[in-house]
Amino acid sequence: MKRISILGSTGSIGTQALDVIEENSTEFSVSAVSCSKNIALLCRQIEKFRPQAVCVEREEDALLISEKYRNTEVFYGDKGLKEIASMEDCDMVLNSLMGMRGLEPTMAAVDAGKDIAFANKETLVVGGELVMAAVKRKGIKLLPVDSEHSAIFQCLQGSAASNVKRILLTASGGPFRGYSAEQLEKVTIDQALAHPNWSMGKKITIDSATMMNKGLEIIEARWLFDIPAEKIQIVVHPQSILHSAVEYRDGSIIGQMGVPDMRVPIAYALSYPERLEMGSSMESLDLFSLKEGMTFYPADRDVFRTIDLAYEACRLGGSYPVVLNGANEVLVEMFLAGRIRFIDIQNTLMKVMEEHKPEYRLDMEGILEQDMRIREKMRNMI
Ligand SMILES: NC(=O)C1=CN([C@@H]2O[C@H](COP(=O)(O)OP(=O)(O)OC[C@H]3O[C@@H](n4cnc5c(N)ncnc54)[C@H](OP(=O)(O)O)[C@@H]3O)[C@@H](O)[C@H]2O)C=CC1
Ligand SMILES: CC(=O)[C@@H](O)[C@H](O)COP(=O)(O)O
Ligand SMILES: [Mn+2]
Repeated sequence: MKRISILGSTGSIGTQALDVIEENSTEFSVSAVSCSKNIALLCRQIEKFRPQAVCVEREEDALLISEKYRNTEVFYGDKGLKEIASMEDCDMVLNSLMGMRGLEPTMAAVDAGKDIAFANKETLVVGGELVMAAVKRKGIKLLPVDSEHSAIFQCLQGSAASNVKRILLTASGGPFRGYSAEQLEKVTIDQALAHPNWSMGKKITIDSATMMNKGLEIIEARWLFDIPAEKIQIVVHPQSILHSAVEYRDGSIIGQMGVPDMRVPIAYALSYPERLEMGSSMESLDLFSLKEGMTFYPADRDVFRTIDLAYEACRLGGSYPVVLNGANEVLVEMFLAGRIRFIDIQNTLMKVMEEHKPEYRLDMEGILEQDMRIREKMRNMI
């Protein structure tokens, strides 16, 4: 039985992972669950899955949980996340945290020799070089959960990297596909949160609307598959049925398709190289029901400027991706709090990238320092 420790078990990915685990309870057990502030849901998860350890963000919540569940080890804060990422009674860590806060626990898991099912793209954006070097050194598996990266990983099975011509990274285009820059000036929070195909946490949903999600995914793919960003092409595919594809040097394109349901890539990462029986709860893709067919377009990079920013950050390296990500995390938070307009996200990101004085060869401390500085700058700027 594989023992899984889940960082961010109360979120969109975390809860869907627990659904997969519950359906396959002979294959998996839960070593640890964790959340930020959704204590009510965390308590229900503790009662159902009986983990050995839990982690919450605040000390006061940790005290409450310790009193309620006396046989459970309770941790809190960033240190606590590292504890449950490296605990002995665990074979695999699912990192479904939101944001670059996942970087340190990822490194803790790698250092402890744990395989990782990996959803937390911001971590690879800021620390891809560091994480992938450690993954290689320790010989652990870092298995992508992000739907496009799971698709690419599946398409690459059995092929040498030297055979790859390019990666076709699909994007739904988000709720504002086809909008002009003027139209983006007037969109509301509710409109931005209405993703056409996926139900996800708020931060990634806004990233999909600005297309920064695709930008982050370019950098994520660059590190996961050790491929230069120039060989990654964004393909807008509004139906989200083809989850991405790999073009080989002989002209073959191999893609991965399925209904847009995150339980599929989650299950693959948890069970790799096997496949789980998903049973009747998993809808089959009925190709005859695709009324609008499957369509493909280039991304509108004049309107969605985040895409070029991500290519540029990836090309320049050093602190650029850290700053792009940190600024974006703060800006999305501010947009969701009603403090800035939607268009201000990309406008501010362009300014931040232009003004940035880069540093190179960052270690963990350097990354955290750059992240802290940009967050401070953003808060002063707005
Ligand atoms: N949702 C999706 O379908 C997809 C998500 N991803 C990526 O997966 C990651 C998770 O996304 P998603 O599940 O949507 O996000 P959610 O916001 O739904 O969940 C985030 C999880 O992290 C916890 N968390 C947030 N902040 C902290 C903190 N400071 N300390 C400890 N725990 C914290 C949350 O706890 P609490 O509930 O208490 O706030 C929650 O459990 C992101 O990197 C996203 O880009 C990738 C592809 C698809
Ligand atoms: C489900 C998933 O992997 C998301 O990252 C999804 O891709 C978001 O949709 P967009 O393609 O609109 O960014
Ligand atoms: Mn994705």
